[in-house]
This record gives sequence, structure tokens and C-alpha cells, in this order.
Amino acid sequence: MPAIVGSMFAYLAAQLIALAVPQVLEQIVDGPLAHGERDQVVPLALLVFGLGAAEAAMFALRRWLVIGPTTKIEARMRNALYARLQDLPVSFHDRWPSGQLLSRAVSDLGLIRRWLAFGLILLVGNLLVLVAGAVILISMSWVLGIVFLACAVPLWIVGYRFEGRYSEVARRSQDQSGDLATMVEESVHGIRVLKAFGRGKHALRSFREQAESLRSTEIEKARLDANIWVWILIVPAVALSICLALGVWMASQGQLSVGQLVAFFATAAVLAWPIESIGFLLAFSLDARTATDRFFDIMDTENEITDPERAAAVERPRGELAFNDVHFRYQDSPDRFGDLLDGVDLVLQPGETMALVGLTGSGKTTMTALTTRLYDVTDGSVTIDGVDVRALTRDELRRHIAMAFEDATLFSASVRDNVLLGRPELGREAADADPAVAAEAERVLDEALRIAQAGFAYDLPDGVDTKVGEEGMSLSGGQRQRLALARAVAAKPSVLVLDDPLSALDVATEARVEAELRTVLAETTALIVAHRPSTVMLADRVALLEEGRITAVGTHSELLRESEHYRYVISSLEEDERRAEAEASDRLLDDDRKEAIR
Ligand SMILES: Nc1ncnc2c1ncn2[C@@H]1O[C@H](COP(=O)(O)OP(=O)(O)OP(=O)(O)O)[C@@H](O)[C@H]1O
Repeated sequence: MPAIVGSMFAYLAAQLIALAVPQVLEQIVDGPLAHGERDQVVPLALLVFGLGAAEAAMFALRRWLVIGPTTKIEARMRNALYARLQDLPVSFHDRWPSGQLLSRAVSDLGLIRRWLAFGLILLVGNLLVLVAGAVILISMSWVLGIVFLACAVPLWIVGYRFEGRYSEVARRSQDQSGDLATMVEESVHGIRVLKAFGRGKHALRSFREQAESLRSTEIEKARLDANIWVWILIVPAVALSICLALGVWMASQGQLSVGQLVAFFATAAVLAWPIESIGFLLAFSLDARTATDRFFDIMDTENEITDPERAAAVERPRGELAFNDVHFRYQDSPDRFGDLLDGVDLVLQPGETMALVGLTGSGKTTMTALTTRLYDVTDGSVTIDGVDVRALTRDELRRHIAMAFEDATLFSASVRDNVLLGRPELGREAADADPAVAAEAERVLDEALRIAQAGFAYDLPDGVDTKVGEEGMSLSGGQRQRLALARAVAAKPSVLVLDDPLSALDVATEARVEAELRTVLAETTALIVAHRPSTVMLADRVALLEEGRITAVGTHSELLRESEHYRYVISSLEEDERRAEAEASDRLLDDDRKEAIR
């Protein structure tokens, strides 16, 4: 604030200095010029020069004062936005396209910074200069002053009408550029799918359509802007010409000296910029207001998944995970559908490995997401060692439970940083500071990579320091899954939740991973969503999810014997697996044939 207010004062000082120049001109015209006293002109001319230099200095001071604070405000708002995005639950991210978030974080905040550094200061400064100028004009000649200012009234009326319409168009244009950013982001992300399906042209067509509607909105905006500019330029010109005619007549009648007339017009000329700039600054302020609204759309979103005020703790986790009469439905799920999870009861004993099986779309992934509060249950509870997961801080909860997903996301960082993501205490800084930590980090990394059969990481160009993920080394789906699995294992959780993390592996690698996992899973409770019979074999018991409930729990052979639905699910999984294997061997055969022909 002090810098911004200081900058405002510097700007005001510059403008007031500019307003003082006409006063000196009046002295020159009415004094030395009228009386032919040449030697009196020089000191007054030097005074004008001094005033000009002071004005320039004030301009420089205005800029210098705001650069630091406004860039800091922008950076702090951006950090706050990022922190908020990290804190908001998955359900928020389901609803918000990434481009909208990106355009808020980049262009909206840039606009707010420019407005603070320039728009706000000029707007307040110019309004004050106008008031000061009006007083000076009226004190010079109240008739001319009032005529000049009365002409500004239509400007206020037009400006007021302009505000309402421009705000709406500004909001639309900023939202549309967010949509466009989403589209660019999605097509870059999905470039392989677009190319594989030859949909590049189609994507380009819809991009053009969206870009075109943004263009029309921008044109509408420019039209509104142009309209107000017409008024802003015409009104002062009309006011000046009326005043000129009136002023010359008054001077001829002896009611005004020539010097006063010159000073009046010189002052009016200084006021031209503040008057002209009001329209532009008004539009700029409305853009900034829209950008601020868009920023607070996110900052004010209520976060339904927060830490409790007085958090419980699980001191020595044993790893008992229980679902107690759990109900869940997605926020956007239509009313005519019942709950997706409709009274799930399931208890995983410490150290037990439970496979979760069900038809596609039955809610298995959803059930796993409830364990780490990616979503909150709509009724019932999920507990770890008897403590409701909502009673723990999210940090503590996610220390106890680690997840690996089918769709393995890696960050643009080294293999090491990706795998040790869940172990901040073994992070790079801690390892650099203490050799014992470095050795422990190395051991954990080594073990996790071994269990996940991700030894390939050592053969990458820079070994485990190779950058992977977006912008990094491209890895195959199976390699990414194995690193994501290593990440979950390295977190050393008491409960491991695996959402089909082996789907992209070939059968032999899967078998090796499973053998290694058995050693880890002996101490860890595990909930594994299984899409292959081989994954089911890994489990001590299997839970069958059917129409929102767990309808059977038992060993694989017990369920095969007792549950018709289980037999149906397993046979469809086997069919899927056979199809996948046939496709894989076809591909191999094709490769063999090609090799033979060559
Ligand atoms: N974020 C979401 N918002 C709204 N509905 C969702 C969301 N995620 C999943 N669903 C819906 O919930 C249902 C269950 O999805 P879920 O992914 O849990 O099933 P699943 O049993 O894991 O399926 P699959 O075996 O195919 O992976 C589906 O009908 C799906 O369309």
C-alpha cells in the first residue's frame, strides 16, 4: 500500500506540475510579452524548464515505486492460487477444465498486476487532477470553467451505461480464452489419439470455431470501446470550441486578459489526457475486476474436504481398514440414479491382502478413492484402525495409506524424485545435508524399484537421475506403471491401495512383480482392484462388489464355489485376458513374420 499510494502521489505531483506551467505562461504573456520586458522572459522560461524536469522526475518515481510491490502481489496471488488448487478436492478438479485454471493463473493475474501498477494509479490520479483542474479553470473564469465542465456531463452518462455492457463482454471474453486454453491443453495431451484416429482436421475445425467466437467477443469489446472513445474525443473538442468562441468574445469585451485566455486553454489542454484516459482506464478497471472475480471464483470455492479442527492420530498403525455402511454418489450424478455405493461393509484385517472384484463401472475405483479422502463418503464411514479417516489430518492419513493407479502419472522430475515422492524426509535437500539420509534414500529407492520390477530405471541415460514425465524421457505404459507402483511401495504405508496397477504389464513381468509384492504385502494391508484372474490369485481373500454392495467375501475358490455372479465376473475377466494375450501374440507373430521376410 505505501508504495502504491506513494506512486499515486508522485503521479498527482507530476500532473499538478503540468497544471502549473499554464500559470507561468499567463505571467509571460500578460507581463514581459505585453510590456516588452525581454530580460524578464528568461527566468520565467527557466522556471518552465524546471517544472518540466520535475514532472519527468515524478513520472520516473511513479514507475520505480510500483514495480517491486506489484510484481510481489502478482507472485503472492499466484502462489495462493496454486496452494488453493492443491488443497481443493478431486471433485473440484473434475468440474474445472485445466485451461480455465491456467488462464486464471497466468493472464488474469498479469492483468491485475498491470492494473495495480498503472490502471489504478492513473485512474485515481486523473480523477484528482480533473478536480484540481476544474477548480483552477473556475478560478480563472467561472463562466468558461462551468461551460467547459458542463460539457463533461454527457461523458459520465455514457460511461455509466458503458460499464454494465462492457463488464459482461469482458467476462465472456476471459472465459472464452480459458476454454481455448483448455482445448490447446487437451489436444496437446491427446495428440497421439488425435493422430491415430486421423482427427487432427476435426480438432482444428472445432478450435477454429472456438477461436472465432473469442474473436467476435473481442470485436464486440473493441466496438464498445470505440463507441466510448468517440464520446471521449468529441465532448472535450466541442467543449473547447464553445469555450474558445465565448473566451474570444469575453476578451474582446475586456472581461478577460489575453494571458488569462492563453492560460485557460493551456490548462484545458493539460486536462485533455485525464479526460481522454478515463474511458480506457474504465475499461481496464472492468477487465481487472473480471480477472479478480475469476480469481476469487476459485479462492472462494468451499472446500468440503478439510482437516478436522481437533485431529485424531493413529500412533502405531496396525493397518486395519474398514468400510462401514458406506454410501457414495458423485455430486453431478442425476437424481434418478441411486447411490453408486449403497451400503458397503468390508473389513480388511491388518496384513491382509484383499482383491476387489466387480463388473466394469461397479464402483471399485470409487471405493479405493474413499480411503484417502480423494472423495468423502456421503454416508457411513471409512476407518483405519478404528479411527474415521475424516478425523485425521489429510497429511497423516496419506502417510498411512499409499495409492497406485492404473493411469500412472509421473511428474517432470527424476526417477528418484518421482519414486520418493511420498517420503519427503528422504528428499534431495535432506539427503544432501546428511549422508545417512542419502544412504537410506538409496536403499528405499533400490528396494522399491526391485519390488516393482523397475530395474530398467538404472539403464536410462542418467540412471535414476534421468528426468521422466512430461517434457522428460518417454516411458512405456508398463514402465510408468511400475514406477508408480515403486512410488506407492516406497511410501512404506500401513495400507496399500492398488487400483489395477499391473494392467499394462505382460504376464511374465506381472508374475515377477506379484512375487516381490508378496514380500511387502506380508506386513502391509492391501486393497487391490483386480482386472485379471492372476491379480486375484495374489490376494488372501476376494471381495465382490455388486450393485453398490459387497455381496460376497472369501477366498477365490470359495467364491468360485458359492457365488454365481463371481463366476460370471471371473469368466468375463478371463475372456478379456485371453483376448489381450491373443492380440499380444498376434503382434509378436507379425513381428516374427516381418523379421522372416526381411
Ligand atoms: N468423477 C466422476 N464423476 C462422476 N461420475 C463418475 C466419476 N468417476 C466415475 N464415475 C462414474 O461412477 C461409476 C463407477 O466408476 P468407477 O471408476 O468407480 O468404476 P470401476 O468399477 O472402477 O470401473 P472399471 O472396472 O471400468 O475401472 C461409473 O458409472 C462412472 O461413470
